[in-house]
Amino acid sequence: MSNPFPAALAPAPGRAGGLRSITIPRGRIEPETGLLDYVVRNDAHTWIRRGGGLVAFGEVTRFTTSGPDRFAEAQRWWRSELESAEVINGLSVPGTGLVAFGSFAFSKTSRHPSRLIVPEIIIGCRDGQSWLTYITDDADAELSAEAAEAVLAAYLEEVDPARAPHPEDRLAAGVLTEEQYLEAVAGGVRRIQAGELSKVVLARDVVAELGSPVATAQVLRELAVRYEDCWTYSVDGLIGSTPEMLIKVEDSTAQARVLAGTLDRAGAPADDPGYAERVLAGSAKQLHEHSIAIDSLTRQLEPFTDSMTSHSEPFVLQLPNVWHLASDVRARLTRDGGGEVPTSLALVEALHPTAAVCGTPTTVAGALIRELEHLERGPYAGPVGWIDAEGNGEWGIALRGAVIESSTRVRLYAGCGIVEGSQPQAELAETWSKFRPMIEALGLSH
Ligand SMILES: C=C(O[C@H]1C=CC=C(C(=O)O)[C@@H]1O)C(=O)O
Repeated sequence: MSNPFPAALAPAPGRAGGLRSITIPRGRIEPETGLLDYVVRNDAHTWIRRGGGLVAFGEVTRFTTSGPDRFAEAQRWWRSELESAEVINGLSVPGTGLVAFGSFAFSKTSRHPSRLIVPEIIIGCRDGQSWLTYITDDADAELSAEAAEAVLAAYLEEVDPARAPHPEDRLAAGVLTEEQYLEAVAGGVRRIQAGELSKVVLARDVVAELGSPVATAQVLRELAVRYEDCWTYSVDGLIGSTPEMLIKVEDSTAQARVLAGTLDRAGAPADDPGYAERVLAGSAKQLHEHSIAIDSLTRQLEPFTDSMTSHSEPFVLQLPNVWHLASDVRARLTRDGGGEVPTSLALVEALHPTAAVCGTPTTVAGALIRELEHLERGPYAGPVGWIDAEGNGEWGIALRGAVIESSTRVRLYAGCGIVEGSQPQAELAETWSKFRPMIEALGLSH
């Protein structure tokens, strides 16, 4: 694919030289451990699934922004960085060459900074084949395999220790108490019954107060091993393992995984193989909740595509903590007059927020979330992922995750889709099932 960012823009302010990068192939990585051997520093940026993906260290430059134009502004910045970049990359694989990791606030009214970060070194792996990308803005730096390996070796010299549970570790209430969350859900159901909207997603937080500093790398390794069907992310203090792919772009193909409809696996009968299928896929309430989410995604994606396929019925996705109703969507992206397809970030802008994390209609649901939730979602339920110079990228929805607020304070988030038939107690219980991956990876219990 040629450069999808053709417009010439001025170099990014405050930077003397442009970005320079070299990508070198590095042979096979063991599928069992994959990239996890590199997740040894708490400051790693990660995007990992089934041993493949990207692990990165350091930071060459970043862009921060907020507000309704945060996606467009981030795209403009990325484009301007690419305009002045020098890139040595013999591999035509998505995720090679220049890459920025990103995390965006859920809300256009949030003051939480959305960000794109260009790391200094990236180890990438796809189908067992790995590569190394070294990025610098030093005009005099040597771009060679030796230089890249030396930079990586320097990062790997300093690894962060694992952590044992501490007697003072505890889970504290977040902004809303459980009782207040029950009231919020009941309020949401009433508004749906009154005909104002058909679905709203209401979230809450809990806070992990730790007796010793959080071991982020250890948490990420545990999430990645346990939740191998999810995408384990870490971007600037936002960590988690999401089962939901907002949009993945590879050349002219886009893919999404839409989830809505949840069944807790804790307490499910072990000797009943048809249980999830019957209780989840057989529930009119869950199917209704799911159909709203899949409709919103396909409606927003459709204008960018020549063709689109998805399952006619959702399938049951089994994760260690829950079952979900899931639909995979695959689309061929439409080329514009110049032969370019939209970048992954352009699609993120068009798709976010989906009904899986906001509701339907979007504006009514967004206003009701602000009214009932009393929570600054920050990056929770916002897009998290990466983009490369071709516009390829993977952007998950930042679910089943947490924000590291300090070395001993981690805020966890979870939400539930509320529809007409929702029961507040059941939704509260569902939030606990969604907190569980992070609670366990942090070494806590509930
Ligand atoms: C909002 C969350 O999950 C969404 C994604 C999958 C299933 C959902 C549900 O069944 O309610 C939610 O829509 C969350 O994990 O915080």
